[in-house]
Amino acid sequence: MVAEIIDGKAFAATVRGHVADHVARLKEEHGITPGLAVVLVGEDPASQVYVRSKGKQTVEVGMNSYEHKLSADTPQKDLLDLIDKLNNDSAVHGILVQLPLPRHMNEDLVINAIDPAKDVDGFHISNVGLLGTGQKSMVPCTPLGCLMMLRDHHGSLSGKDAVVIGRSNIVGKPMAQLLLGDSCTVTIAHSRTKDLPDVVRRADIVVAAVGRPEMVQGDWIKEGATVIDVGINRIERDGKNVLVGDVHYESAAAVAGAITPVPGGVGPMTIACLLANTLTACCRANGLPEPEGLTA
Ligand SMILES: Nc1nc2c(c(=O)[nH]1)N[C@@H](CN(C=O)c1ccc(C(=O)N[C@@H](CCC(=O)O)C(=O)O)cc1)CN2
Repeated sequence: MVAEIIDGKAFAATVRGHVADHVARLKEEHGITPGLAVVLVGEDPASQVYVRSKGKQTVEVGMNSYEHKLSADTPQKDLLDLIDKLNNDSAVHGILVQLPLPRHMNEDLVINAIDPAKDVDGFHISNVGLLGTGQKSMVPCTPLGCLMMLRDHHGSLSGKDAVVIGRSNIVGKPMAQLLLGDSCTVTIAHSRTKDLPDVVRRADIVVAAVGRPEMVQGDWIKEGATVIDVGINRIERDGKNVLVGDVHYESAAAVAGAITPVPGGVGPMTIACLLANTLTACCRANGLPEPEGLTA
């Protein structure tokens, strides 16, 4: 079997197209322009690239982008003051604090200072609780992107056996909640799971978000399963820096029914879903109907 490649780059372009169409209508019919504020603390090179990309794509879909760059030694109080200002700025519908934060900052405290209605990352404890209880919430971008690709590929996910490898608050746990919401039978596995290959072998859907380069091997995958690789790991191979996922792509693609590549799979969907969430937050703030197909 040769797996179908789920092209996240192309899918993300389609999502951005839907967002741009909706934004144009919002402007024309209501005179409203959604605004996204992105806060970067420090000079982490990967974070700088992601933040630049977020700003560029925000403008490309017709939204306003507000970038705030703070030095790595910024006191936490200053960041909290900025978040308070953005919470009270009616031109800002979405707020995102790029992670990771410098070590002297308390990530939970900072995230929970964001107005939950503007929390386009879906990391605020209120949104976590709403998602966990099946209520309307802001949904974390990476899991939302995975869900969109799975729904597009399968249609209904009802009754499928899904294994999520990884239990992080930003990917593993919300991913499991979303799959449960679509009536999958969900197992959350992790680095300490006993007989992990056997657990993965039972799954119709495998979401790998464990942060270990190429850990999931082809012989762990059930024939025809769908494999979503969330990992973004930079490793050195043959003297070159390369990007690999949490799945050993070649061996998995030989047995899977469908698979996301790295790069070009889940990554681009993360930013597309951030734009979708900002649009959703703007519609909710203005009491307008939410865009269809862009939320969970
Ligand atoms: N506040 C947040 N911080 C972080 C998040 C997040 O969702 N919210 N996620 C990651 C980083 N991230 C977005 O912020 C992100 C990661 C990767 C990609 C992406 O498109 N990756 C490309 C490869 C890019 C490369 O060469 O490095 C791909 O997979 O094709 C987009 C966004 C951590 N922080």
